[in-house]
Amino acid sequence: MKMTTKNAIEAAKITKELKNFTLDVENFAIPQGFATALIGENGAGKTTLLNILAGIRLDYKGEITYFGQYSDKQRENSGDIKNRIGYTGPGKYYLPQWTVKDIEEISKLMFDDFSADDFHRYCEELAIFSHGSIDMKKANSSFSDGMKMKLMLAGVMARKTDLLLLDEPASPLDPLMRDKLCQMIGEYIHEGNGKRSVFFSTHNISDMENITDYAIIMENGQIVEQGFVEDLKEKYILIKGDAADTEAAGKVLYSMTKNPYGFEGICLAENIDKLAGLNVTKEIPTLYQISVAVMKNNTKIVMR
Ligand SMILES: Nc1ncnc2c1ncn2[C@@H]1O[C@H](COP(=O)(O)OP(=O)(O)OP(=O)(O)O)[C@@H](O)[C@H]1O
Repeated sequence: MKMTTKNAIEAAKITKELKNFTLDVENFAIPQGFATALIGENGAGKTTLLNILAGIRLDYKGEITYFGQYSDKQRENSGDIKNRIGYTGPGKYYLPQWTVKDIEEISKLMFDDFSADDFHRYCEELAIFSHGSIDMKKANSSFSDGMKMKLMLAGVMARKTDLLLLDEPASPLDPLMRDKLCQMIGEYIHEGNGKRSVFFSTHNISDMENITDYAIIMENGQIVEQGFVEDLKEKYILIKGDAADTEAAGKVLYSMTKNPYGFEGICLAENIDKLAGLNVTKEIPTLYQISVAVMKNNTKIVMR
């Protein structure tokens, strides 16, 4: 286990009742100085939780502490704390009619440390303008979904923050830009010298794995697994075996997928001895494989 004594966010007993859905999160923490991925199936509650943490949704019960000392109420009442937190999400954060120039001017007014130079640099880096020059009069509504996300990322990266809350940043991006996003998150954390943290939700687990330090997996409004990825990779072991051992292994494995040649599955490390005598190979799983196994074990959907 990595040693960390500080958390960017600590949350306790967060609940929110919605029509046909209840968010019910006991305790969790987002470690400071790391990139944390929020993973879970459609409707698990990732956006609801991120909106609560970002202060977009205020109608919930529970306690949230930011940077080890500030409550959510203090966050709402203090421009200084809000300035330290950046958010991007799928909602209409920038109004459609806002031009790039409007976004720059409004960001300058809203956030003390917004740098127009950095905004331009990130616009260039994220290839928002294909021919090298920035069209400041271009309206947000004329951008593609990927471009809108890149514009939001440029806006948030141009501020001096300590915590980024990013709801599905990779989803609308092409593979090249997902790679760029990972690089930007990695640099953001590295340049923060242990003080900056990123919390992002994603369905693109494989694309984001190389920058994910800590993972939180949600199902049906609850957190069902969390930990540093390196610890999860010791807790869960990838097992492959022949068809002849499928039935015996199936009684031990945490999750299993059959294929024409045999099976592949995840075994909890504490149960590995129970596979003794079977002809199986053991490998370190990817975060994607761990996440799918945990989601399969906790989903309410009937898997066939
Ligand atoms: N304003 C709302 N009113 C009623 N129900 C809502 C509202 N917003 C979200 N929900 C419900 O809450 C549940 C969780 O939604 P949420 O958007 O948090 O999930 P998610 O994990 O982000 O899903 P996805 O991966 O599909 O984006 C869903 O069942 C959704 O229908």
